[in-house]
Amino acid sequence: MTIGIAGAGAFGTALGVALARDGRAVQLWARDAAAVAQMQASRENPRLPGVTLPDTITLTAALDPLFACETVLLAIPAQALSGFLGDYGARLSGKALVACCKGIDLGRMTGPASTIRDLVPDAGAAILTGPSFATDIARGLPTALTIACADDASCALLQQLLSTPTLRLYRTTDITGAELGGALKNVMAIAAGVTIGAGLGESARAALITRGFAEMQRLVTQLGGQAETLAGLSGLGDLVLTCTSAQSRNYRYGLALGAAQDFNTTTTVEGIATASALRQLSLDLDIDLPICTVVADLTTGRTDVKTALHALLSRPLKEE
Ligand SMILES: NC(=O)C1=CN([C@@H]2O[C@H](COP(=O)(O)OP(=O)(O)OC[C@H]3O[C@@H](n4cnc5c(N)ncnc54)[C@H](O)[C@@H]3O)[C@@H](O)[C@H]2O)C=CC1
Ligand SMILES: O=C(CO)COP(=O)(O)O
Repeated sequence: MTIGIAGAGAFGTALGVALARDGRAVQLWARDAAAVAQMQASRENPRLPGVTLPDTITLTAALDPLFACETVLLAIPAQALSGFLGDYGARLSGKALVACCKGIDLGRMTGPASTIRDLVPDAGAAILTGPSFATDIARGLPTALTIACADDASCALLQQLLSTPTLRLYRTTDITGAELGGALKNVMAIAAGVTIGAGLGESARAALITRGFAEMQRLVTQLGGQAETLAGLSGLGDLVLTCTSAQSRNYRYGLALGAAQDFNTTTTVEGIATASALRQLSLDLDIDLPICTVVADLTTGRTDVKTALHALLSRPLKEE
């Protein structure tokens, strides 16, 4: 069975490399025909320098080969997912569709798997999420991720299909917990980066991560997700990784923001749009999300770093 992957960015390509190395046939689709031709010729993706694409990955800019696959991984940014599904949902019906992105859609206010469920109701919606840098996966370093799907039997099939000796998948039926954990940790990573970039120190970052986790738990449980999911790979695992590693684009963006330095705006930084979505959710649902709100205010220029940090540090003292 050939596995389809839509999106030949860093993550889609890394997943393709891991699966192909373990014997799966992979159809990797990118919208840019010139980029596909370049990757075909060099057998390398510029976003993953030094990683050779195995022969069992077929690159394509044509949609028909992608739609011929029964299982399709959607590795395009979270804010682009609903547009893609809006355009091609009819061709994807009945398939297993695995969101491989992290965020909350600003227009729909849904996480990636929920967006799939809403826009392609007769597909099997799942999400693959958890702590894993694309370069680590592509280099064959050990990684463990969460696969979430409402139906446990379908989830178990995906778990088998997408696990390799170095890419271990754990499964859950708690889509809400898994998709919100992945979305929220990026916002917390921006905040952690700001904390370090502004020179507040590692103790302050540890406090930020811990209070960020409390904020994540508050939202997830109010939206029907499980605290246990959040304590796993898709929540705590990814929060720790992304808030402490300069490999993370969200963290690096926060570092630059905190230090008042420029940042390459073409980089995929999912936490920016997601912070704004969470700020809106906080108002709509009357849930206290102070860190997400401050990050949204910072990234949209409503506030500056000094005022934002003061706002967080001057909140009323309360029980932990
Ligand atoms: N890079 C990493 O280490 C990891 C990334 N992820 C997630 O994977 C998702 C994708 O990130 P990356 O691959 O790293 O980003 P990337 O910036 O390397 O690649 C994004 C790809 O999506 C394509 N794309 C953008 N809009 C599109 C559209 N409307 N239709 C079709 N293709 C479109 C771009 O051309 C690009 O090839 C994000 O949600 C990210 O959070 C998850 C785990 C690890
Ligand atoms: O999600 C990731 C690691 O699990 C990648 O994080 P960034 O998108 O911040 O680089």
